[in-house]
Amino acid sequence: MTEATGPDPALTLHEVTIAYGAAPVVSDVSLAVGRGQWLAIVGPNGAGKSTLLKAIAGLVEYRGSVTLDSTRIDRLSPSDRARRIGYAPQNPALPERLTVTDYVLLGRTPHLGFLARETAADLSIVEDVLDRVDLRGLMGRRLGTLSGGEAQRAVLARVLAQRTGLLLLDEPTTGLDIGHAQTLLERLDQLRAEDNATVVTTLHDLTLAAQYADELVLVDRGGIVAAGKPSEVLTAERLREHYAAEVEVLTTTDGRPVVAPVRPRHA
Ligand SMILES: Nc1ncnc2c1ncn2[C@@H]1O[C@H](COP(=O)(O)OP(=O)(O)OP(=O)(O)O)[C@@H](O)[C@H]1O
Repeated sequence: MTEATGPDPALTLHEVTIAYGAAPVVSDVSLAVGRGQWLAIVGPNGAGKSTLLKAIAGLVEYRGSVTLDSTRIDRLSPSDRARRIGYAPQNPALPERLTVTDYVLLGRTPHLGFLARETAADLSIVEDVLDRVDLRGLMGRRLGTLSGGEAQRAVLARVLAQRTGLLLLDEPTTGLDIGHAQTLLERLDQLRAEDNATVVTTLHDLTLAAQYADELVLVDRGGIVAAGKPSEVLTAERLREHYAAEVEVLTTTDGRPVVAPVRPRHA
């Protein structure tokens, strides 16, 4: 079990087990994330990372408990859950004919009042997040005409517009070039700090994960095999064992690990 880094765990998973069929794909996972902290779930393909995020989002059934600010999430009404938890799936199906603005406005739906009409304040939040993800210039475009990276940023914008205290982002940088990936994570980090939001992402790019996350959990075959500070979790030996990858783990001047793949030596 990873200990919460802050004094106040916002999110706690206790012995969470998830099965789609007979065999569990996630077994007995326990972890805690402090309020305002950033946790990255890493691990090889099929390890159970997305499944874990879906359980926290309340989208798949599980055994065990998931608690947000002392409330079990399975006791939250769907509207309360949407006001408190933002979730961006890895490959969401997008309504092609919707404009970027109308799509991002959907993020405000859980906050709309009785008449369900968005206000100037909602529109202002949407414009702010579109600026943050660098999509202001495309606000009138239909989703079906966006590039893969632009669509990915629109998905993130919708979740950010929800302004929830917990953000669950499944591979938010997939399909983004290195500059857009970095900008997006920077802006996410700014929002996290401004709102004191708790962030849980899955991330395949271990170097980026190490630069932004306070803590990493490494998941393999449905269980946590290592947890802690990025420099503690990311060792060449562990990555060989769990990813079957040959890497060198270097260190930046500020002490964060950089995972560099190297070609295996053949005898
Ligand atoms: N709806 C489903 N029905 C049956 N099996 C599923 C379903 N969704 C996922 N699985 C299986 O559960 C396991 C974990 O999948 P999951 O998507 O959580 O992995 P992941 O760690 O996110 O992988 P990746 O890095 O490839 O995205 C995999 O073996 C996958 O095939």
